[in-house]
Amino acid sequence: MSITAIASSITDGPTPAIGSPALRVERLEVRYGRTTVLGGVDLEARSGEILGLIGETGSGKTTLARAVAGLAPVTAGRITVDGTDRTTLHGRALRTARRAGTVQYMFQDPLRSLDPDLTVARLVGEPLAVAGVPRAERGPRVREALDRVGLDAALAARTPGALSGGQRQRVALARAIVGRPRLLLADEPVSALDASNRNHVLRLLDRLRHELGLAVVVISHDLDSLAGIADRIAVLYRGRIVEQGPAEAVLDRPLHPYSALLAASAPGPDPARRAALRLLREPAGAIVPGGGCGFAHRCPFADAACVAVPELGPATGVTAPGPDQHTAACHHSPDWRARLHPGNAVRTPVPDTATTLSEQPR
Ligand SMILES: Nc1ncnc2c1ncn2[C@@H]1O[C@H](COP(=O)(O)OP(=O)(O)OP(=O)(O)O)[C@@H](O)[C@H]1O
Repeated sequence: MSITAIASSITDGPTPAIGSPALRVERLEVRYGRTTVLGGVDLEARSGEILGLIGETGSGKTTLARAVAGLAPVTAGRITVDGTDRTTLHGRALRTARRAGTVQYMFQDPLRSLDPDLTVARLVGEPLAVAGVPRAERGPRVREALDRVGLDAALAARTPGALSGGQRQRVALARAIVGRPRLLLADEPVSALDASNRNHVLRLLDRLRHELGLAVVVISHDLDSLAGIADRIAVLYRGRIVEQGPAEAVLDRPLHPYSALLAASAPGPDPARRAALRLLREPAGAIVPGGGCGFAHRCPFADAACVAVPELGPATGVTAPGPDQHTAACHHSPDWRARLHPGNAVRTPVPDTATTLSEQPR
């Protein structure tokens, strides 16, 4: 895509076709000094889709979003947004792409990310000003964005300090969508909100992705927030995607023991989930020597096979390849579930030389 095309896409580009690829991340690596934070991530998000990215604290979720938004250094791999390889952009082309606002990153904490001295009107209109949208056009666009997120135009004159937490989050959302981005990265968008505001913001994201043909990546450390709205879920563990697939499949039939642990921790009466939780709460499994599977030290199914780093793949080999495929990076994804039944929990010992996983992405 040319610089002019990138720049013009902010204001009046057509709504992208639902299902068209908006983001493709290939073998993405991010390292800080000797610490590997992301160790070869593959991910895809499509227009009109909500992709849930889940993982515990420190797994690399924010770093992944920041790398996609051009805010974290990419050590290796490729990030393609709307057909443009962002990792090859430099200088003027990079600045133009940033100004165009094709990718919007919504920070975790709206209070900290919104300038406290600016009015809501200025805050929401800022991305348009940066993109060079004429002043006369900005007012109507700002009002439209506020309307889309359900904020009264009367709030436009207030500063963030005079808004509730839910209103601030909606201002952040209005600011993110005012330039008609292709991709919205929402980092823990509801973690600071009470239940009613949480539902409101999640419903808004759900509506906006349809209305604007927006690809949305919702980052969360809790499955509950993702369960109702994500079409697909990707599970990040220690800088690697360990499972991804349709949300229902990942939640109800997880292929990776770590995803099962996450699903089991979510409230619900499902006895299979409770069984998984009981087993996975057992003392950690064997620590495999050297590199290998990053989850092995916590996994009751870890054995000598887990010394090799597992690649993402389908459990049974029956699903068709493609972004909707349900895949996991676990040597035991075909068989660990059978061991959940009491009496079947066989653990094969690993060699005595077990050490920590120091070679793993941290
Ligand atoms: N600029 C940086 N320099 C060095 N290390 C960093 C930097 N940014 C992040 N890290 C490290 O990368 C790891 C992943 O951090 P990241 O914020 O991406 O995790 P996260 O999954 O988003 O966690 P949380 O849910 O707590 O926000 C952490 O160990 C963090 O300390």
